[in-house]
Amino acid sequence: MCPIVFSGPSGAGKSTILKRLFAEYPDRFGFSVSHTTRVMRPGEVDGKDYNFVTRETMLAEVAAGKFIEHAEFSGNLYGTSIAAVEAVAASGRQCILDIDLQGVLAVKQTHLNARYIFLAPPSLEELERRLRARGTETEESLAKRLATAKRELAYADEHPGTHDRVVVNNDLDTAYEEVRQFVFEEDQP
Ligand SMILES: Nc1ncnc2c1ncn2[C@@H]1O[C@H](COP(=O)(O)OP(=O)(O)OP(=O)(O)O)[C@@H](O)[C@H]1O
Repeated sequence: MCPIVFSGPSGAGKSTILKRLFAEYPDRFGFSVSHTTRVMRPGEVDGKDYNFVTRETMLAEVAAGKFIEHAEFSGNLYGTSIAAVEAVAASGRQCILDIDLQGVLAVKQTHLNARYIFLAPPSLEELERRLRARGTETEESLAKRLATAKRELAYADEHPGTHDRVVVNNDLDTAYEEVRQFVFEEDQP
């Protein structure tokens, strides 16, 4: 089962749809385990919650091209390795990567044979309305997300080959059905 790369602007409804999909098919999907250089917290399990590594190891592996993406948050490195994505398939589950456009382009540079689906909002106005209604954003983070959304939607328009499928999340039930179909398509003869 090839990995599914699920992208789309913040607020398009990715989490909402994935939550439904995982609830309907609890054993089919898996997320890759990320790497981090931060210290392990009580109760966390190495290799399960995160792959805990030293900064030296992680930087060496990033330099060796072993990571799809990595970023620094409050002094610690976080990232998704190619091996972590492959491990999900090896465990018999389909890996779903919920990543941004940078991540999508990075996955395309790897040998991972992924399928790409993009979730778009019906309009930027509706996206703003949903993000406001979600109540998770400050004016500043809202403006940032909307600006990024504009860029990501423009990119998808200008590079139609980037995603194998584009689903517009207008009516949630319809969008969910379209995503579900895409995910299961490769199973069909
Ligand atoms: N079809 C829809 N109609 C109306 N509201 C929706 C629809 N789909 C999702 N929403 C609502 O829009 C908001 C944003 O959805 P969600 O949090 O799933 O987006 P997301 O793409 O995962 O965003 P992020 O990348 O920021 O996590 C949520 O409050 C959700 O309930």
